[in-house]
Amino acid sequence: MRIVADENIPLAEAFFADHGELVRLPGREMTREQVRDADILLVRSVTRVNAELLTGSRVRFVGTATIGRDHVDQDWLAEQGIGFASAPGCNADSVGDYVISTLLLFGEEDGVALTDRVVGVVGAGNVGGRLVERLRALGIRCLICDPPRAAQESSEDFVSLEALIEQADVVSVHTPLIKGGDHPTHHLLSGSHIEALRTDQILISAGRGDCVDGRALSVRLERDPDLRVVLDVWENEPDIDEVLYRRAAIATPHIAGYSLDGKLRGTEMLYQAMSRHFGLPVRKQLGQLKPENWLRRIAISRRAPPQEALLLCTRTCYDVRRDTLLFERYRRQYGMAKGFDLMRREYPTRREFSTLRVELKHSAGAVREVLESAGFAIRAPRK
Ligand SMILES: NC(=O)C1=CN([C@@H]2O[C@H](COP(=O)(O)OP(=O)(O)OC[C@H]3O[C@@H](n4cnc5c(N)ncnc54)[C@H](O)[C@@H]3O)[C@@H](O)[C@H]2O)C=CC1
Ligand SMILES: O=C(O)C(=O)[C@H](O)COP(=O)(O)O
Repeated sequence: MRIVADENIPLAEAFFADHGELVRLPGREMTREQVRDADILLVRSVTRVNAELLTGSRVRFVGTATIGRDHVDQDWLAEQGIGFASAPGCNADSVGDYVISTLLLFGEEDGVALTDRVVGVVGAGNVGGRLVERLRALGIRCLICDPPRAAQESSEDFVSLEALIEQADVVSVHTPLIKGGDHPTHHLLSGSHIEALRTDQILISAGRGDCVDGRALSVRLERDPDLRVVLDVWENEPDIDEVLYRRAAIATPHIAGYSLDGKLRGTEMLYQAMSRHFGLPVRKQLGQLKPENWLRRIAISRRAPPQEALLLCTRTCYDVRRDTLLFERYRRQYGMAKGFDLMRREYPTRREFSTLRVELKHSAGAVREVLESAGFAIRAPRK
């Protein structure tokens, strides 16, 4: 078989090369000619997979190593009898790490404890739902806006988007891009929602850029530069609006989910789905192939105040400021569109919180509770 894979899918050779010739290509420029002779196509979010790309090709299976599927015309694939798989949840916790790092950063800047801010999560699926679990475990009050879930679960846990904006201190958007149906998300955060934000609120957007009206946001920020927005996803990536970029408090090039762990999980999920599709045995497992952790463990004293311990472990694993500074360096050196994609391609190795083993000399206590809630792995003596 011939397998065409995006160059940013790690370990694709290790998982797939046994099944045929593997060709690596830059995803954003993949052409019809390049994929015509492929049997399997493995992409990321930057490749539009549709009739235009695949008509007349040999492709029988398409996999996207991402959670998002808005770049794939799934109806067309189904009509053509082409198998399809995505990687649900693969990097959900990495996005959570990004948000927690951001909350800690603003907490430190403002001298506000994490638990003193109410966090509103818009879209509570794998990413938002898991984030809410971690934040609640940390003692943070969370509000959830997720109308599709609210319709099914008849729980009082859900609020409207308007109520969430009114009551939350942080509005964190994690919806997929959905253009039709009962709950479309294109410009879900519309001009009027953006106007309703208070200056002391924080807006985080890490779902898809088109879920937030970028033009309205830029206009609001011009008038109200103290409003803090954290943008990981943008309209028109990679050639994003430079004015909005400058007005954002934190700007990153769609890397919230870019931990090595999240990416590798995505590759493994595609390998499993491809094996199922072609009736092949699943011989490989990520555990056998995963690269070593550079930073394996950290020891925390029992006297460390829990919030200090949390800050220390979070910074050790991931600091969102690094990515905002790095993005600015890439932008200056290469220009916006090229810098955006180059930083993603050369992204430094980042590991999920769960890979850092925190050694405690005591089995219980507030430090343990806080670190476990945030998602770190704890090693402590048995009680
Ligand atoms: N910035 C990044 O690096 C990453 C971004 N993503 C994006 O995050 C999105 C969400 O990921 P998951 O949570 O894993 O997806 P999911 O499919 O598990 O959950 C999506 C949730 O959004 C809800 N939803 C749908 N329409 C809504 C609406 N109109 N208002 C509020 N909620 C609505 C759904 O009911 C569902 O609970 C992905 O589709 C992807 O676009 C995912 C991973 C990394
Ligand atoms: O999983 C998703 O959905 C994402 O947004 C990815 O983390 C983004 O990665 P790329 O596919 O854009 O490399």
